[in-house]
Amino acid sequence: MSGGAATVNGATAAAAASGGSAANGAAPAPATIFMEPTNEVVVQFQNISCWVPQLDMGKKGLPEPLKGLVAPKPALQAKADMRQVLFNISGECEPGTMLALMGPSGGGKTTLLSILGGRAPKQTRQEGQVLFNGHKLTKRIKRQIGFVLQDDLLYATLSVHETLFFAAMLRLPKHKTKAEKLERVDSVIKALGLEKCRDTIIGDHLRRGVSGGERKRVSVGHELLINPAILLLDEPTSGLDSSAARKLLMLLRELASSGRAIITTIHQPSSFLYSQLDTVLLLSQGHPIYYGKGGEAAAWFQQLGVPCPFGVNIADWILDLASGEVVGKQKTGEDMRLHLVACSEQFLQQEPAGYAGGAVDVPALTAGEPTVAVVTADGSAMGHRDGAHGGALVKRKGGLAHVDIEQGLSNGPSPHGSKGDLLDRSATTLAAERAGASRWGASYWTQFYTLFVRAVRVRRFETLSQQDLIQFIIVGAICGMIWWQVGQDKTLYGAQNARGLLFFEGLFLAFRCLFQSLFVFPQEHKMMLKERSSGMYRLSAFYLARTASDIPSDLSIPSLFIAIIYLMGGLRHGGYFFLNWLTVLLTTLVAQSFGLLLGATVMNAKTAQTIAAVIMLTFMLVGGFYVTNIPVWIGWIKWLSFLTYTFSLLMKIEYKGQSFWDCSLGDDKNFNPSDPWNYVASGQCAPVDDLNKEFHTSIDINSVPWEAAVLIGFLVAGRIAVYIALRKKTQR
Ligand SMILES: Nc1ncnc2c1ncn2[C@@H]1O[C@H](COP(=O)(O)OP(=O)(O)OP(=O)(O)O)[C@@H](O)[C@H]1O
Repeated sequence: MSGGAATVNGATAAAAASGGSAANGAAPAPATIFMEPTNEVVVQFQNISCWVPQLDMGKKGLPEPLKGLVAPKPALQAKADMRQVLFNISGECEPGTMLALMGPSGGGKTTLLSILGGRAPKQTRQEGQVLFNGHKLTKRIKRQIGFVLQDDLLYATLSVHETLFFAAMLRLPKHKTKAEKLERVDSVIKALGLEKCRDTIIGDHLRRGVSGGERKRVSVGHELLINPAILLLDEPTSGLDSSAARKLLMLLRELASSGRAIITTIHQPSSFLYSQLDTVLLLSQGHPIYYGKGGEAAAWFQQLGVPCPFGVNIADWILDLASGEVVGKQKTGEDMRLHLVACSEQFLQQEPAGYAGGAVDVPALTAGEPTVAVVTADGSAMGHRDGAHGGALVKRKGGLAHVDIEQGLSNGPSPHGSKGDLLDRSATTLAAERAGASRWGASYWTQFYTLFVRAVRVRRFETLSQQDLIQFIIVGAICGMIWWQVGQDKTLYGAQNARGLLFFEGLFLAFRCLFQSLFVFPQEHKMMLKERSSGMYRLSAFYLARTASDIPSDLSIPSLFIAIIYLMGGLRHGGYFFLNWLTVLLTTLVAQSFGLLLGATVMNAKTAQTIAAVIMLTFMLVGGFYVTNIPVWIGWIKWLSFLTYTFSLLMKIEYKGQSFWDCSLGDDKNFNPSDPWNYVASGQCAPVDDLNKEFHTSIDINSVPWEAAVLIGFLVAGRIAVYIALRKKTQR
């Protein structure tokens, strides 16, 4: 089936996409990617049913005032308790054709599309099978599927070229050189007519970028880079004006004509858009009510007694029928809708091979007066059969192209060969691919490097770093003034004061880092899911690149803060500064691991913040500065607090081997550390024998600094835990 695109060649489609006009006589740009050979894949789906979770408010036993506070969450439910949203849907899409999933909002189009693309959400349950040239979906086949989501998930701060370039670097095979990948990006930009906005950022509500139509074309281009055999699109025309929608459909039409199987959901197509569709699967509340050529829908519904009124767009009419908005003389719209569902279900029951079967007696409506459909309690309906008109329509001549998956092609020949041929040919291709192709496009190093550069570029407009810098300088200066040269005061009083500075130094940076890192993965979650579903990169490469890209700012600004308070606070001179610096930076990395872990575990920044506040306040209290005698039964918590080890280590660095004087009996303000014995002799001061005792702490300041090993252990374990959490959250 070549579809309605016969009049549109690659050049005109490119011109249409670019807004140019072959019709105007301008020389169209050569759109090579449209003509590219691709694997030809027959997509078949049979008896697809799907159940989604009901919302379990999970708050039955709560006191009344608390009920509103508990967010509803999908419960883990048995299938019987779930809501069925798709009912035995079958169909197929051959290479070179475009199948449109139509239906009113909530009809199940997106759900069906995501099942076809192997991207159904984890919490849903499905039955039935989806086959690609007779094979079940594998990761390698999945890499040949381009999936364009309804919401274009693109980085707002990257330009069109950068977006496609990074995708090309990750998705194209490693044997291709960078120059070849760049060439590919350029040809996609050209073919999609994106030259004008090549260097414009994608944009978002804060920063203006490309137009909606251009944005959608970038999303399509993102998938075209890999020359997909199958292209799935969810509402590609939503939010576009009629001209942009028309250009996009022409583009898809052309992509199909070079052998791709294109399946798209579409909400309310104009009559022109509708005419571009080869096959239409119309869903009504998860039930198929029409499956066949777009052009034959009018005849089908006419036979069922609901002809499309003169002058009404057939697409609007069938949507009204599917929504239950067409009312009969004595029947409600819902009765009418149920009748159409019943006709379709009964028909498929009699002829499981679909509408391509022979004469089938369809329960029909008499003209102008719908027959009542008998609806059973579970929503399935059996049409009342008067048989007056039924047989005629369904003596198909191959128009309604449902085919039997087991028996091969039964309808008109495809320009790309018979379906039997395709199944054989493509089975061989896919087998060869299985043997030869790598699961990943780029090598590990390329993945890491590309993701690293991308992560840096994505945040290039962030002013946060500047604000951070100012904040750290101001807080550092305030601390410096409050604790001015406290480290040089060798009295017990000075040592006590410096302890406060040491604790605050670790605490402030740990708090900052932890709270900042909570947002990293929740913000990236959707993008990760999308990109991982396309097999763009290894999770570990993403994880390492994303965290590594933060390191320069995570370490440089805190280093400045440490330097300010160290110098102003007059802490111990010499190489001790570096030990202090290393300890605090290690602490910030540990805190960051905690933050990343929390964020990755709950994938909700708000919830993560609440949990983090409780954890950090607890860690702070038991960290060794505020409370030294914690009741035994709760004392173990201090060993979980990384601040305990940081504080202990900082104290060792600052105090180990230093002499201090207890001048509490005399005038310690005038104590001169360079001549302490003078004060001792005058009875105003006494040497401190055991600083540990004075601090009332269990920390032995003179012992080896084993805490460093614990902090490193926390860091390593934390990073591994983050990876595991991420893996769990991005699994499908
Ligand atoms: N993960 C889910 N959890 C709960 N309900 C779901 C889930 N996924 C889909 N549903 C429900 O399934 C039904 C079909 O949803 P779907 O998104 O497939 O409809 P649609 O036809 O694509 O609608 P629209 O045109 O508005 O995008 C809806 O009632 C929706 O609420």
